[in-house]
Amino acid sequence: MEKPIIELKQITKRYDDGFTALENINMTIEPGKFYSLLGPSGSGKTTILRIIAGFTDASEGEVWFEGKKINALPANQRKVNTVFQNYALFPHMDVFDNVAFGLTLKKMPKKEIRERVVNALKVVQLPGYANREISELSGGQQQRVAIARAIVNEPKVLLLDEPLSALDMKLRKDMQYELRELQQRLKITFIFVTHDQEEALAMSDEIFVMNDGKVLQSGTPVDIYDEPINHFVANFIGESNILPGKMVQDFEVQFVGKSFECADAGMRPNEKVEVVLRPEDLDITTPEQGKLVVKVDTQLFRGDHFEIVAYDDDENEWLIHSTNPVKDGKQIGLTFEPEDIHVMRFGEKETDFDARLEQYEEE
Ligand SMILES: Nc1ncnc2c1ncn2[C@@H]1O[C@H](COP(=O)(O)OP(=O)(O)OP(=O)(O)O)[C@@H](O)[C@H]1O
Repeated sequence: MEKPIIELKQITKRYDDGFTALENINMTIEPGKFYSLLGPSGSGKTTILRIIAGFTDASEGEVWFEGKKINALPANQRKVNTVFQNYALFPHMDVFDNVAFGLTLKKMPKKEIRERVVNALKVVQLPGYANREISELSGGQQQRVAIARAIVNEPKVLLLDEPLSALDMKLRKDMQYELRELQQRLKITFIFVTHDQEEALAMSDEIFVMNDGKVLQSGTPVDIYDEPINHFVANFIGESNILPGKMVQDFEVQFVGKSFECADAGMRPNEKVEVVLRPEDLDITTPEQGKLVVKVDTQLFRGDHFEIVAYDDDENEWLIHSTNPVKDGKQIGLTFEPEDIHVMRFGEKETDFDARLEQYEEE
């Protein structure tokens, strides 16, 4: 592991009205990586950015930057810059003055300011826009000006608070590529706040999934998608079939009244669990060949696949993705591989989960 650039150690934030917005947050941020804070509205994502930027103090805990504790360091002396959701551009200034603003405040020589601004506008692919008024720019262009204004200061860390939320779907997708590409080119650490799971999965090296002021799980997009730690993460990070079950013994789990081979081990015999099966991991076959039999209720065409809703005999709802349509009302069989079954403990904490994985890997 690289030396961390930022560490949050046991951060708790209580606002003046007594509301606890963050509880015991630990985060390790390595240089040059793209991190996302993913969670529903109110989960505390913005509060974390504000604490890192120095706009808000933590009630408890420590903020470290490059091996030094910086709780007391004022915002303007931290080597981080923030891009806000509404861009916070100055409408009465042109693009050049907006991007130059921070450098002008620092009283940098004019020539150097000009060089840096021109370069930053090149980086965000807006060369030649220096003299445009902000009101003459599209949403995506304004977004890029906001990013240029942040990177012109050459920060080591860029904090981005839902910077794409005001854009329409097409532009948003384009900007996702651009931002990711920009981050890889500049090798700045990005901490990106979003409540959009697809966006977080597509862009990040690592994701922190948050709810109610806590980090529920952290890891690479693939880790989190494939091994969600609990019901909330499984649901939030993509569409899932989540069923109650029982771990019969190592590598054998029971749900919907049947036993299945699975890839999980290390739990108590007969321990109650929840089982996740992703819609795209379910294959359709004949009822005779299926591990399960369900009856198709409805389906929607989603462009590159059909989303099928079906029910088993116990009235459990099943979501299935298929490249081929099936007839409504038809009985179909479902198959899946042992490793497609993701077993979660009830109320599991990340540390327990890590311990279980380690134990499993040692075996
Ligand atoms: N100044 C404040 N005083 C009291 N409570 C606050 C204050 N600022 C934020 N909160 C509360 O703290 C919680 C976390 O807010 P925060 O803005 O960090 O969430 P978020 O995950 O970024 O949400 P969103 O996606 O809606 O921006 C919310 O319940 C919010 O109402």
